Amino acid sequence: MPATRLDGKKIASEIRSEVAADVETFVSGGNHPPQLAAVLVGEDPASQVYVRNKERACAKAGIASRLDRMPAATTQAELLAKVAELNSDPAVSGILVQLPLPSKANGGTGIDERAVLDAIDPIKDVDAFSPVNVGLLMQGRPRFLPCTPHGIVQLLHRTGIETSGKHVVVVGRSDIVGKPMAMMLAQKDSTCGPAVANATVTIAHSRTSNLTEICRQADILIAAVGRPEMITADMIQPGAVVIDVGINRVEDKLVGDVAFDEAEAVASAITPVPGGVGPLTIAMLLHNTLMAAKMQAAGK
Ligand SMILES: Nc1nc2c(c(=O)[nH]1)N[C@@H](CN(C=O)c1ccc(C(=O)N[C@@H](CCC(=O)O)C(=O)O)cc1)CN2
Repeated sequence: MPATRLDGKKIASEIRSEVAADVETFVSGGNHPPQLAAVLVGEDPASQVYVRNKERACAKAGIASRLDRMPAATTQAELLAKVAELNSDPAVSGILVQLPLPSKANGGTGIDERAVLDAIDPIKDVDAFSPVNVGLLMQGRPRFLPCTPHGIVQLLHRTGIETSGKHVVVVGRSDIVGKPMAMMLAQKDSTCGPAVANATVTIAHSRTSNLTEICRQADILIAAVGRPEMITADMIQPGAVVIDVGINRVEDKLVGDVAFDEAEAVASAITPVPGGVGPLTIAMLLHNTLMAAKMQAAGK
C-alpha cells in the first residue's frame, strides 16, 4: 500500500487560522497588531518569492509587515546598521534577515551571516537563529522555536505520529534545520512542542560512511541535506515515516531530498515537495511573531 501523504499545506492553513484568531484577541485587548520586519539583501529569485509569501501570510493573519530591500552590494556595516535600527524600533515585533545572503559570486560583499544573525535582538528573533535562542533551546527552556523544525513537530503531532521511544534519523546538520530538529525531538517530554519528544536521535550527513544502513534503522527519517533525491527507497525501513525538508530546483521542477515515487512505495507516511514541510515554515513564523509581540507587550 502506498504511504499516506502528509499534507503540510492543510496543516499550515489550520495553524495560520489559529494564529489569526489569536492576533484578533490580542488586538482586541488594546494592543497594536504585531509587526514583522523582513530584510532582503540582493535579488535571489527564490528568496523574493519566500519574502512575498511571508508578507501575504502576515496580511491574512492580521500581522503588519514591512520589507526592507537592500542591494546585493550592501556591506556588512550597512546591514548591521539596518538590524540595529529595527532592534530599536518599538513598532517592530519580529525581525528576520532572509537567507542566504548574496555570495561574492552573486554580487555580494562577503557579509558574515553569523555576525548579522548575532546582532538581532533575541526578543525579536522570530527565526530563532540567534545564539541566545539556540542556547535556550539546547537547555530545554526554549523561547522561540526555529520555524522549520517547529513546523515538523506540529506536523507529526497533528497527524498523530508518536515520537517517544522512536529512533529518528536526521540527515543534515544545518543550524537552521538539522541541529535544532535533532535537539527538539530528543528533549524530555513536551519541552519543544505538544507531546513530540523523547525520541532517540541520530544525526547523519553527507559524509556519514554507512548512511544507508543508518537511515534504514529509522522509524522516522528526516531528510534535510539539500541534495535532490538523495534518499532512495533502499535507505528507508519499510513502514517508516519520511519527512522531506529539501526544496531543490532541478530543471524548473521542485524536488525534495527524497526520491518521492520510490520512497512512497516503502514508507507508511511521507511529506510531498511541494506542499509538505515548506508551508509550515511560514505558519510557524507567524506564530513566533505573535509570540514576540505578546512578550514585548508584557515587558518581558
Ligand atoms: N531567514 C530565513 N531564511 C530562510 C528560511 C527561514 O526560515 N528563515 N528558510 C528557507 C526559505 N523559506 C523561508 O524563508 C521557505 C522555503 C520554502 C517555503 C515553501 O513554502 N515552499 C513551498 C514551495 C514554494 C516554491 O514554489 O518555491 C513548498 O515546499 O510547498 C517557505 C519558506 C531558507 N531561508
